[in-house]
Amino acid sequence: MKKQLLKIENLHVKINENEILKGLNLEINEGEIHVLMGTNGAGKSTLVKTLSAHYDCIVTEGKITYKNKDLLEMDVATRANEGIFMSFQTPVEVPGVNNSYFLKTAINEKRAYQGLEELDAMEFLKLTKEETGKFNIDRKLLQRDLNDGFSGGEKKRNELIQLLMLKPDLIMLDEIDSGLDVDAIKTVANVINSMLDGKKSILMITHYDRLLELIKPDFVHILNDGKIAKTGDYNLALELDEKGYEAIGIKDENK
Ligand SMILES: Nc1ncnc2c1ncn2[C@@H]1O[C@H](COP(=O)(O)OP(=O)(O)OP(=O)(O)O)[C@@H](O)[C@H]1O
Repeated sequence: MKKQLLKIENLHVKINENEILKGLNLEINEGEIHVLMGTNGAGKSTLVKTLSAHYDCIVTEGKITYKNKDLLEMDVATRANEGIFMSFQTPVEVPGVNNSYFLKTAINEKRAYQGLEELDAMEFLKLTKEETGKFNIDRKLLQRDLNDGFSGGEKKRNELIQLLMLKPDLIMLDEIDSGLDVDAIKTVANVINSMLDGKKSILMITHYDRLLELIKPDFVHILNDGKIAKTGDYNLALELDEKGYEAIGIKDENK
């Protein structure tokens, strides 16, 4: 039997006094790939931001269980140390903070949490070479400041480096495929597929089926009116791509 990683029950979330999530339920088992689709503004990012403890998102009702613990009791650092990773739609630029230093610190914080020894500079370098080398990802980004002046695609590649190095258990990707060239989409798919070890789970937001063709999701969910309105498999994404939201019974709230 599959082991549960995340269970969201009756989740209500407000941003700036507006209720965005209105009783959402979702369960993710270890090793599963879940895709979240939905019209613009439906609340997809709000869900993953809530799971990452983003300060904008205020939980007013509901329960979230992660690794059999109450996720809402965990602060942002604990969530990261417990293996929750989020790749943002638009990663923030942090001038003055060296990318390599940032990543090494994040890895060592997680290692300390797990009772492991810190990686020194040489070990960190060796690990970076190994991990990025598998996918031909340019390491020069590590020498620059975090996302500072990175192109859209470079920001996404940097998220992949973080993913490979941090090896999280719950990988949340918010439109990691948007704005990427075809080769970069393949790299994203290869990295995602390489992370799948039967235990790590993925919750990814996308508007297109291009990446889904390469990663074969287990479930595709459509978020509408603050809840999961429909769940299917990869074929649901194909149907959506072909027919649009209204034809599959989902009201576009932007219209
Ligand atoms: N900081 C904020 N202040 C005010 N409203 C916000 C804020 N963040 C999000 N919202 C609103 O919450 C709603 C849900 O936004 P969210 O980003 O979760 O949608 P989404 O489904 O990810 O959309 P998209 O597909 O366009 O990325 C939108 O109406 C948005 O305007």
